[in-house]
Amino acid sequence: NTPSSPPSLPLIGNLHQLGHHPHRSLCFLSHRYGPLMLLHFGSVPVLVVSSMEAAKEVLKTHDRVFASRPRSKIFQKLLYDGQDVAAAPYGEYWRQMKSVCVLHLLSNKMVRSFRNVREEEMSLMMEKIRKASSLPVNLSELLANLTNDVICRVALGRKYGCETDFKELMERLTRLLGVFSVGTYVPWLAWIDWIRGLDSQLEKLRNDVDEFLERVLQDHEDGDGGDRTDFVDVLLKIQREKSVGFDIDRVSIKAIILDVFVGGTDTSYTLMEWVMTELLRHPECLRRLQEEVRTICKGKSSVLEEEDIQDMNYLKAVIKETLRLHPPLPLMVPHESTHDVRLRNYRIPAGTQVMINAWAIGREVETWGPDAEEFRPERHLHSSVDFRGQDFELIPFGAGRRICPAISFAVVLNEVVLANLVHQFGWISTEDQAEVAESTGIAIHRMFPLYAIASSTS
Ligand code: HEM
Repeated sequence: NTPSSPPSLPLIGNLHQLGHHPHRSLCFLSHRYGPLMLLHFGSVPVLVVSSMEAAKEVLKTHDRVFASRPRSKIFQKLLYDGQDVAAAPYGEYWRQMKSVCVLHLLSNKMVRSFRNVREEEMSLMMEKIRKASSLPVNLSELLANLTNDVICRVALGRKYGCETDFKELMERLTRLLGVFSVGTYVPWLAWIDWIRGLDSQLEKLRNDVDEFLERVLQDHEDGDGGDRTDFVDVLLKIQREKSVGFDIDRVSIKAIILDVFVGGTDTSYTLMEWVMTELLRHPECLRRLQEEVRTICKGKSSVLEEEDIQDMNYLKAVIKETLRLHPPLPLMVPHESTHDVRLRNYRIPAGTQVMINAWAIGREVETWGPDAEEFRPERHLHSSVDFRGQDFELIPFGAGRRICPAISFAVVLNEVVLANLVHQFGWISTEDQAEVAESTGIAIHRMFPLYAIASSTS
């Protein structure tokens, strides 16, 4: 007994039904075939999960069975053969690396310790906006650069954003991680990847990334150590002092650092970009947020600090509502079952790939009501539903063992930047925001950058 499946074609299975925006196509198909659908991407069985109840069964009831990751040629090539955290198969190695992330890199104490980095970078961005006077600013670009600079300083100890080879490296990485590899799904057509140059591009990028990270590690090893505590320092110290009860080698260090860039940059800036898009589309929400921020800060004209934000309930509701409608990774990161399992009445064999459609779950009318498609932050003001993995109707960061380890890191950056953007400036949209096209790829941001005019409020 298997979940229902849309009709498929020989060889390619259901691949032709994914379109440019698989989260939308799969949501559409789930209305007809149900919240647990079985598709085939080439020869690979893929279970697609599209409701809160079904997600709870996968990520809570059977979390351990579904906690692995499928092997993907692109991820293996670019992420050190799965020696990172995000692409590592479920097992002891993954558990050790994730504990390093959770306890040593992304703990609340570490997140707090980078407060000056966030505030300095944010002030620089605010200055650029102020200098633009009343000319439209490319907010997408500013927010992407800000996120990149913060992550560079936190992970590597200094900014690399203005160096063209680093920028180009990151662009190639993001682009190739989103490319479809025929060989992963239809092994006997793997030669197509070779013919179209994908294999050689992956090989070249893998070497370039490794060379860059080697240089960064070497710089840290040659340095005086000082009182720097960026992620590379922390990882090298753990390696030197063998302080975590297992060995962590050089490749693992480079792989974890790469995860921070791959997992952290696009996702965080995408969220800020969607928040600003929704606020410009809904001036009444922008006004209400500005009122909240100004009331709580009582005429403070300087940069708002993180403790100013604690009681900003409407700001938190705006961020939640944006994560509900625009989860930056709408299909999260694929999972894979390691054992045969019974899910509802279906038998799901070991080795089934699982895609959880967080985008569809955030728009379920049964959970969110008839206005599920509308941006209405108020719905969160008197609700305890949160995005930290306990409430399966809102899972932009995933849930269970594979949950994102950087929720606090991402949220605090988003909160302080957004509070300051609306505190220091009034905003006017320069274009019609009614229909905003989405990009393609793994992280879904706007297809075209967001431009807006800022007017100083001081
Ligand atoms: C708004 C920002 C972010 C969003 C929406 C987000 C979302 C996610 C999601 C959906 C997953 C997959 C969960 C699953 O498979 O069940 C994930 C995993 C992960 N994220 Fe994030 N993320 C964000 C920011 C970050 C940042 C800033 C970092 C690093 C500093 C990061 C590092 C990771 C890592 C290492 C994993 C893999 C965890 C594992 O496989 O065990 N993320 N994230």
